[in-house]
Amino acid sequence: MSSEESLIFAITDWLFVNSWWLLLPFVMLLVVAAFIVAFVLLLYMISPLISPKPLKLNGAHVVVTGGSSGIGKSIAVECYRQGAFITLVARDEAKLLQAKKEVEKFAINDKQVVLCISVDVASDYSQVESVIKQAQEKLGPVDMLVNCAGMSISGKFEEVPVDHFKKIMEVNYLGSVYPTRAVITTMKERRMGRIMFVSSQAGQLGLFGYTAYSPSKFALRGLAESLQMEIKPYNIYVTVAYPPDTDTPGLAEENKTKPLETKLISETSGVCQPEQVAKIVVRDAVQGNFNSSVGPDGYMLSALTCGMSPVTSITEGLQQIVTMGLFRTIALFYLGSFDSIVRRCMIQREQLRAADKTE
Ligand SMILES: NC(=O)C1=CN([C@@H]2O[C@H](COP(=O)(O)OP(=O)(O)OC[C@H]3O[C@@H](n4cnc5c(N)ncnc54)[C@H](OP(=O)(O)O)[C@@H]3O)[C@@H](O)[C@H]2O)C=CC1
Ligand SMILES: CCCCCCCCCCCCCCCC(=O)[C@@H](N)CO
Repeated sequence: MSSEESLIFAITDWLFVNSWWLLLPFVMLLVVAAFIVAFVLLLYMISPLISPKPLKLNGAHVVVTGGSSGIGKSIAVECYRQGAFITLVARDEAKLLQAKKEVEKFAINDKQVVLCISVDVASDYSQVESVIKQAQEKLGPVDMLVNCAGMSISGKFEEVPVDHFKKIMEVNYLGSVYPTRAVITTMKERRMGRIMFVSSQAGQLGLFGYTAYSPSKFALRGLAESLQMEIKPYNIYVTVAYPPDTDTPGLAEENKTKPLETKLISETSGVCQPEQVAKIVVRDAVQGNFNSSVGPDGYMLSALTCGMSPVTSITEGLQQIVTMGLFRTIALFYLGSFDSIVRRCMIQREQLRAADKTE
């Protein structure tokens, strides 16, 4: 060791023993740098969480497909009572006129208009495009589109008529693609808008009896996630609503042929009123929330199945992070109880069949 080297060691030794505080500025510099790095990372994390500006419904043009009945009609009423202009879209003209009268009762000013358009949202794109154009000419560009037209068929996989699989996909999936496709260009030009897809809790988990219905509702989620990533820079926000069983003419129709298993499993989540569902989903769409769930089971299901879906607020993101493991634990109990419902129903049927034979 040269004499200079030993001198340096001697100095650093002395520093450590007697004046370690001389290193303090370096330590502090390191801490500050670490803080800056953490801050930048945090900014990255919360940048997708910055909430959009709420849409003003007063004076806005809202198009509701499936607006002549059930959830769609209640959504139309909810928007109308906040001052919106409404276009109701469905096939049956008599039902449309009846719904128009009901919605008009909730006017808050005398300028408001309810327009009715009869079209099949699923059969032909050019028809859907032309009726949307007509509606825009009469009531101005669409500020919010609610894709609520839909149908449900339940039954065991092998008992659902094969052509129903195609029909339900056409109405529930393509019937949401077409109206969305017809409004999106104008929304992008205006750099504003809201698009709602009405999925279902059966679009978050697969259930006995819903082999035709569930996939059509899952499909909406894939469409919504992809579309949201494309149109967020244009200030357009997508909402996917996941209602539980809701007391509507559609549900009454579905219940006529619903397997016992499906009934028992769906009862877990209870039955909602359409007005209650409408309030929640309209509020979420106005706020630009990607996810809209109804009721405590709905809340748990949404946190549990959030996957890579966009987040719209810091609290939502934090809640998902904190609750996922707990909800998965609860979900295992639910799944166990669903399996036992299915098994019990099967045993019961076999016993009935055996009893029939012996008679
Ligand atoms: N009720 C429930 O338990 C739940 C329902 N949902 C979903 O909510 C939506 C509404 O359900 P709900 O209110 O019960 O249904 P309803 O049967 O009460 O109403 C359905 C509406 O959609 C319209 N519609 C159906 N098919 C078409 C079509 N091809 N073209 C245009 N309009 C159509 C109907 O009018 P018309 O027949 O005259 O065309 C009607 O206005 C559906 O997508 C459903 O899957 C989700 C979760 C739970
Ligand atoms: C933590 C985990 C919680 C799990 C909760 C599970 C609850 C399952 C209930 C599913 C109900 C499905 C209703 C479908 C309604 C529908 O879309 C049709 N009626 C349309 O007509």
